[in-house]
Amino acid sequence: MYFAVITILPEMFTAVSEFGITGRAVQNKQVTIECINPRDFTTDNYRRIDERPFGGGPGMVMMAEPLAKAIEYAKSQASQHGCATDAAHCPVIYLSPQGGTLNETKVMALRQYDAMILLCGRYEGIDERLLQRYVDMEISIGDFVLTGGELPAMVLMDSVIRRLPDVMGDAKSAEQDSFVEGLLDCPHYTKPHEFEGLTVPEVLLSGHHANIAKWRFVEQVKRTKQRRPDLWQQFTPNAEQARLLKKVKDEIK
Ligand SMILES: COc1ccccc1CNc1ccc(C(N)=O)cn1
Repeated sequence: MYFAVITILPEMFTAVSEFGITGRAVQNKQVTIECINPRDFTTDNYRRIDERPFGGGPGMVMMAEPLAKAIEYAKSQASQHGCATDAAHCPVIYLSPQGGTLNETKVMALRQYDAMILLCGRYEGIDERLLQRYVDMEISIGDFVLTGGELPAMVLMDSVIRRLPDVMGDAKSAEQDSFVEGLLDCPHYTKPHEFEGLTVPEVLLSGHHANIAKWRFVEQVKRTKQRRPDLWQQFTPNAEQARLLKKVKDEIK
């Protein structure tokens, strides 16, 4: 997958492109991340990308023209990578508090694209006319305001990359088991057996895989009910899960 990131702080993106599972995906060429700085598309000597807002008020607004040129360049780069650059194949996504909130469903949907262009705002935001003309989708990572769209862009990239085929190996296959979607995760334990007087639930040491899967599912259900009743409300068990829920219904009260 090809990610073009429009940002005035490209150095930030080494956090995704050079470390961890996302860094390895870039190294393995499963993912390409190209940062494009709108300052490179300015024409004045000061390389201006922001100006005072019309109508007055605090702060600065990012100007439309340098961003428009940067987006056009990103589209030409995406097509160089063999990606179709219409909105259906390569959406321009603006990270902003005004967007629809990112969740696992949206992450799974984003995997369908060959490429995406992520637009990172700073200051008070971006000239509305740029958004009107160029932005296909506005996404928020939550109801809070940050100093820029770069961290949300990295959160989005991380969540999509980890879900690409062949990126997560065995961990992904573990995630594939049928109990995960829509429930919080179960507790995890590893060595040593005892930590500050605390031990490990016996079932996890039993080697009895069916009982271990059942225990994990019950823990996921209990946690989801306790911590996120809203998620529990939406949870629609599949046949296997419904069968198991019936069997354990007194355990999960
Ligand atoms: C004042 O900042 C802005 C104002 C308008 C747009 C973008 C920004 C950049 N900041 C962002 C971006 C995204 C999120 C999010 N919740 O996804 C939070 N903050």
